[in-house]
Amino acid sequence: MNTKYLDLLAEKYDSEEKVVTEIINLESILDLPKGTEHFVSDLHGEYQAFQHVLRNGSGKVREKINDIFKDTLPEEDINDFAALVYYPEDKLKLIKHQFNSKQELDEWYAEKIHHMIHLISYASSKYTRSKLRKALPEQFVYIIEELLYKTDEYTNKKPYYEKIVQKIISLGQAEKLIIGLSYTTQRLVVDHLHVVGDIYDRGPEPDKIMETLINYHSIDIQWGNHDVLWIGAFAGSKVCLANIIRICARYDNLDIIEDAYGINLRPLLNLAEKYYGDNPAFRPKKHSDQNITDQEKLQITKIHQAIAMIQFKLESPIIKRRSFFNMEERLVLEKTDYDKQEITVYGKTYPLENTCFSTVDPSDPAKLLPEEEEVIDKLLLSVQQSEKLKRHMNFLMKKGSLYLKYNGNLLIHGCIPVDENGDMEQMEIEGQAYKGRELLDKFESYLRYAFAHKELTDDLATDMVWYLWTGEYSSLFGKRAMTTFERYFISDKVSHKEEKNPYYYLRENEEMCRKMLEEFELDPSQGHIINGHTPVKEIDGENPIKANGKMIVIDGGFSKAYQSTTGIAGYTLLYNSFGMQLVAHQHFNSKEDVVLNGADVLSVRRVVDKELERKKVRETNVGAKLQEEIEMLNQLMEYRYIN
Ligand SMILES: O=P(O)(O)OC[C@H]1O[C@](O)(COP(=O)(O)O)[C@@H](O)[C@@H]1O
Ligand SMILES: [Mn+2]
Repeated sequence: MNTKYLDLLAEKYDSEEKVVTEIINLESILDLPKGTEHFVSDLHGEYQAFQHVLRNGSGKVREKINDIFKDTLPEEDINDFAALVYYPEDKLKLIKHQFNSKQELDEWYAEKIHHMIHLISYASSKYTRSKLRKALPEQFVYIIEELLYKTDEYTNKKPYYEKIVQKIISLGQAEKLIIGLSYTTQRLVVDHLHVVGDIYDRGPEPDKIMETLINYHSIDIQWGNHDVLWIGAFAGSKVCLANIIRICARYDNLDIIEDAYGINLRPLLNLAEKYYGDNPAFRPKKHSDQNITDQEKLQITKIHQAIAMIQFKLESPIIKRRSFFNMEERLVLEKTDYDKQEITVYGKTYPLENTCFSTVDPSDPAKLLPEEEEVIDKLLLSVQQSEKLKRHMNFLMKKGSLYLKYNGNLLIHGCIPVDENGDMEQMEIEGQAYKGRELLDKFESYLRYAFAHKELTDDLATDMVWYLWTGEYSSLFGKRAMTTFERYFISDKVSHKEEKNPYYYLRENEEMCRKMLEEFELDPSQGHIINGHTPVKEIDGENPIKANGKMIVIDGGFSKAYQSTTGIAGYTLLYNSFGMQLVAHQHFNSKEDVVLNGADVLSVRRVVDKELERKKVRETNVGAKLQEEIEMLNQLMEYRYIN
């Protein structure tokens, strides 16, 4: 027994009574129903839509409101009340001016406070008082507890209750309290959030999503290929950096780089202005909600070409120095015939169009011009100096991992690379072969090393981060090759195809999923694999619940750019003590629409798994930790206080 540890523990629990109280407290938590886990993925910078899903707990807030008020309130009032709980500040601002007198407004405040207390009391029924206290707005803890507990006990406490509420209103605190209670409700409805990858790219506000996640009460992240690309850029990989800027240009999101993260794009713009003109293949993708002038469009088109060419050039030396990446086929600049303007890839020759090779020397095509080199070096410096990016990347590292085992399930953004027979694919790294879980662990250790050594830009670890973005056996990418070059310069769509790892069809098979769960030492009869990454095309009849419920794919397309292929606006998953439910979200219009019209996005639920018995905290990851704590406290009891 570690007596040193027990001595330390005894400082905190310095009496027999304290130890006993804590043991009883922890024991009682173990018997409570497990908290609700909320799974989201592929947020792709869509802050507004993500906010909505988070604020309504994928429909859970609405469900609780309905449970309580459906028989007493008309639907319109329920809509209004739900909107207030989701967006309290905005709703309050809007509603305040709709009353004829102060008295009317005060009555409205009193009613809403009453409803919210009722809602919180209901939503917190499966938590201990101490946990609820932590979720309450700090400045109102005492008052809310008074309202929650004392008034419940005796009916004749009604006047007391009303007096407190009146006092709050007359002291001008009603709005603050309503706002606080709304956020408490949101927090109570979801105990823990899992983000199964791809926070970054395509959408406009990944930085705001990161801020939200940083402030979230309980969270973990499984990195997506796009997140790893950003981590790579910050960790010193110039090719990752070129990629993130290229994608931002492509989606007209350079504001993220310049304004959100304060990275100076001027040197890149100067280079772009010098070498590039208009080019239809590089014009930014259209956004319905953004209007840009022709001049801005032209500027982005030029930047887009400049950074894409830098990217292609930077890929070449990595492919050459890491032959085990097995990416020779991606030496596209070398494979191009500059006279004929054609390329031969995977044994087929294609004509090239919309080319922009003015900085390419055909005798040494991957050589960066000194100006290009200077630009990418300056960009890297600027990226690594961005305080905000540093904070966001540190958070991704702290809360993130390549995969996660949580409450018996395996969470992973992309795949576990396998061959057509379902055997784990092997990859040889530095003379040693890795596969399955070991391969993923190896990848993660390289990524962490690269992040810890940002000054190294060409070492193996940094190159491996790029491999995670685009390599055949990357668990995040999971396709034979990324055909970015072909997508820009070849019109024949056959060349654009990115062949997927067999995992993506084998995962339909229950036996296969069981085997993979076993590979990760999880119980195949209990566990599920939860994936993001590949948009589920509900429109074509694809089912996100696969392999007899063992496999759940929750990439439904938060990303607006992908909604036309999926036919919905994203999936999320809820896992509470009663089981697992998949939620399919309809297109999210805007926060304004919800606040103004109470137009909540309808979500459709599908049961994935039903627990035979309500699952308790005792059976969860958290429960295991609590049991360890109880064990230590029992030891302390024996060591210090018994005899
Ligand atoms: O839709 P775009 O911008 O052309 O991006 C396509 C690229 O994105 C990828 O699908 C990777 O992104 P996802 O992880 O979101 O799928 C690549 O495989 C592909 O080359
Ligand atoms: Mn992805």
